[in-house]
Amino acid sequence: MKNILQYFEKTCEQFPNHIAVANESSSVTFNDLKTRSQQAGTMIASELKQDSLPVAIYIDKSLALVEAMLSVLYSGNFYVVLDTQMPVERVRRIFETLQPAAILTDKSYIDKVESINSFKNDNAINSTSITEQSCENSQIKEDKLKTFYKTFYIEDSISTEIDTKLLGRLRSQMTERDPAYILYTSGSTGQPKGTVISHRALIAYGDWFIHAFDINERTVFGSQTPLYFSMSVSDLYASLRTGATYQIIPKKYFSFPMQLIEYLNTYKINTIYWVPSALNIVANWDTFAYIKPEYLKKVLFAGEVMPVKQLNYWRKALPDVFYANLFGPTETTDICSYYVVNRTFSDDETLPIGVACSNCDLIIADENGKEATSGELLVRGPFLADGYYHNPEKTAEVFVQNPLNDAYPEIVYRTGDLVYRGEDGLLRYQGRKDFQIKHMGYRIEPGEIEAAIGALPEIHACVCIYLETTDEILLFYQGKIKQEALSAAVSGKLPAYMRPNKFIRIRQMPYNSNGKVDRKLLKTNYLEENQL
Ligand SMILES: Nc1ncnc2c1ncn2[C@@H]1O[C@H](COP(=O)(O)OP(=O)(O)OP(=O)(O)O)[C@@H](O)[C@H]1O
Repeated sequence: MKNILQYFEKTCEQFPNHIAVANESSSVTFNDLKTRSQQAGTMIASELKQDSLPVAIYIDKSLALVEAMLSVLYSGNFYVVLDTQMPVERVRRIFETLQPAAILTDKSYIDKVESINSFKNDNAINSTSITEQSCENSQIKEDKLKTFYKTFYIEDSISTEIDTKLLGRLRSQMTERDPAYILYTSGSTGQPKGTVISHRALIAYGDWFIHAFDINERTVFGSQTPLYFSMSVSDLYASLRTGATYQIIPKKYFSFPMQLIEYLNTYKINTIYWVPSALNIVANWDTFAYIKPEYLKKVLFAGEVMPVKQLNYWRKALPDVFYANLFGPTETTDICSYYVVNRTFSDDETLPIGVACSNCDLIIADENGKEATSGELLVRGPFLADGYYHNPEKTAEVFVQNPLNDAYPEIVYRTGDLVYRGEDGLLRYQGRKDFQIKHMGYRIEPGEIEAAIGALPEIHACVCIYLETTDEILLFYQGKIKQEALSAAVSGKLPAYMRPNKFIRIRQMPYNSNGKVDRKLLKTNYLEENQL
């Protein structure tokens, strides 16, 4: 099969009445999801003159968002899900390179879409920008918007008749190399970059994920990650391909762990794939002393380091559950290596990131591009992205010829992540190349400092940040220990050159929109507060 819709339709044939996607208030069966997506797909395709173009989706995580994503694929185009909370300025920067053929949204975002649209015509229309006009009537607003980025409202498709002939023709033109979607990552430099994922990559990746974790029609996912984050691809598409249910967990529950576990029980959730920060909240509140998830069988996590202390809490409370640490960047669709936790680790050990996913080759290269047991991780295989959209320079920097093979052309992705292969053959993550610290003449990985300090019983979470300007190591931490006591405790655990220069106690770690600890924000806030 050459496109992801074929897999989805096969599921619809097998499990037409199974719940495909659900949230607290509603649910949709596979059959209805297909019908609705085809209706919206017809609406889009009959108005766009050309296909295989990017369509930006501006809808909150919901049943309608899944329907919108599929509808763009049905229309022969590829989608870009945007964070609706993203500042308009950032959307502007994304649209500069994306040049979407249309925006697909819902009517609650008419005003926001209007302000996004206003900048498109900043130069073209000088005096009559639509934001300056008073549009009392939303119908007038909608009509005016059509003169800017073409704007579709998902609700409008409800009465659309499916044009089977049109959709069939678009499907027959699709190839597996066509993009399915573009995913914008934050970009460590702050400049968003749009990772292009083809149908082929999405299919190859899903083949591995579904098989590795035995996902089937009895699986009920409790989904945490936003749909503009690469991790969401795993549980969403695994559901759409197998007949599993994709149960959306409202974001608010991740601040109330007891209610979160209650939610898992109410919807009989048996599989979760979350960022470690979300699992840590449950552990740090000692939630399992009060309530336990009754149906949970699989706990998968990725996106950042999972501290072993918190993992041990989960394993002790729920010893029969299957745990796996998944590792990878957006550029490999989601994951390129994984480790099934099959033994006990002590609190100050680091969890391996394991072995390569099937179909995928992992190479470790040293600074001279020679194969090594420790160095930068390079990835090769069919899950690789097709580079960054309209950004050939950035693409050429990291999608490079395999340095270990100059015999024939072969692209590898340079992850920028540092790893080493232990004697047990398993990979271990050492941190990002760009986070590495050079301090007092030593090369230090902040992750090592975090692992040592995070293992102390009083620490709930900690993040180590380096300030180049003052050559200082800062340790932000959340926990029941005063700075002086922590500083004394650390002296016995770390050599002098690795000891943080400052300990900064905070009430709550900040999280980014994906739910990971927000390191960038910690650093910028500190610099601002201290006027550095
Ligand atoms: N299991 C894991 N353990 C440790 N780190 C992980 C794990 N999984 C992912 N990571 C880290 O997350 C990175 C991938 O993150 P992602 O592709 O979501 O982009 P980001 O880092 O959030 O944003 P950006 O690349 O734009 O700065 C990996 O390169 C790695 O550094």
